Amino acid sequence: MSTRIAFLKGHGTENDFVIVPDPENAVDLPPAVVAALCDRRAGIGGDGLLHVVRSAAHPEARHMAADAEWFMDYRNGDGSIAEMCGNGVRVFARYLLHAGHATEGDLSVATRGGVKTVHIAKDGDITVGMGKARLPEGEVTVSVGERSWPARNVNMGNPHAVAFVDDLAHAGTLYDAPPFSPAFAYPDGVNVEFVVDRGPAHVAMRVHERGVGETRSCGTGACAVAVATARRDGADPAVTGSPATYTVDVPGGRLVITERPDGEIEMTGPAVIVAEGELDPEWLENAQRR
Ligand SMILES: N[C@@H](CCC[C@H](N)C(=O)O)C(=O)O
Repeated sequence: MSTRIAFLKGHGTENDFVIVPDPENAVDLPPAVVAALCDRRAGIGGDGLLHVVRSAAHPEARHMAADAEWFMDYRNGDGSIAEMCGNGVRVFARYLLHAGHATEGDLSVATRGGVKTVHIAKDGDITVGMGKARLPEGEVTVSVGERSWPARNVNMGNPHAVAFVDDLAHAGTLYDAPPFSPAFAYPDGVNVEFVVDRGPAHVAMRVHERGVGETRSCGTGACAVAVATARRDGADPAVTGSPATYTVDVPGGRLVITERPDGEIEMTGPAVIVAEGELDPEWLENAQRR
């Protein structure tokens, strides 16, 4: 008899995920199966997949098991692996609460980007300690059609290129990844954010995500945008000695990001479980044969 595999669907500011609870790491999820699950027409549909595994049961997370019981094995919608997903970790925490694996308050989650502390508020938003940004040196130019902009490199565990533009429409359709130069700047690919000002300490962005395409939100991207905007505004907390808080509007909602003088970044936003069910075993077998 085929094993029944449970799934859930969730989102954080409309960055949506297929969630596969698999505490003992028994479900084989090669890239083709992840891509089939994330397919919006022939699968469940999602920008990415959150494989929920006990840290002790996953070779990439065993070393974090003493600090975090659960590992977020995050995959992009095309099946590729990424170091970190900021909206994903909030949805992951919401799932742990929903499944009775966590209670409101503080919770540690293991990710490929290290252990993250998540604060789950009663019926409210979820705050994640995202760690510190790295700002690799180097000039990068991002283009769309005839327009091009200098972009700031910000690494939030995963790579981002942040470009300030006059109008978000200038980013075009974003069906394809925006080209950048020099071509060797991001050997592992990059997430690209386009940013406009909305008011004091308030910006809006669009994003083209590595391994996905344009999404309605990107949590690590919003943090990268807040960090780049603080440097542009002369509000680098390490220099001013005061925290910098930015409201970042994304097409799917709003995230609030605070960077402290010690460089630690916190992101607050919503996380929602939409549905749950079971995968059809025949469908899964076909996806595994692809
Ligand atoms: N949507 C995510 C980022 C997911 C990973 C990204 N596509 C990458 O490949 O780095 C977020 O909310 O941070």
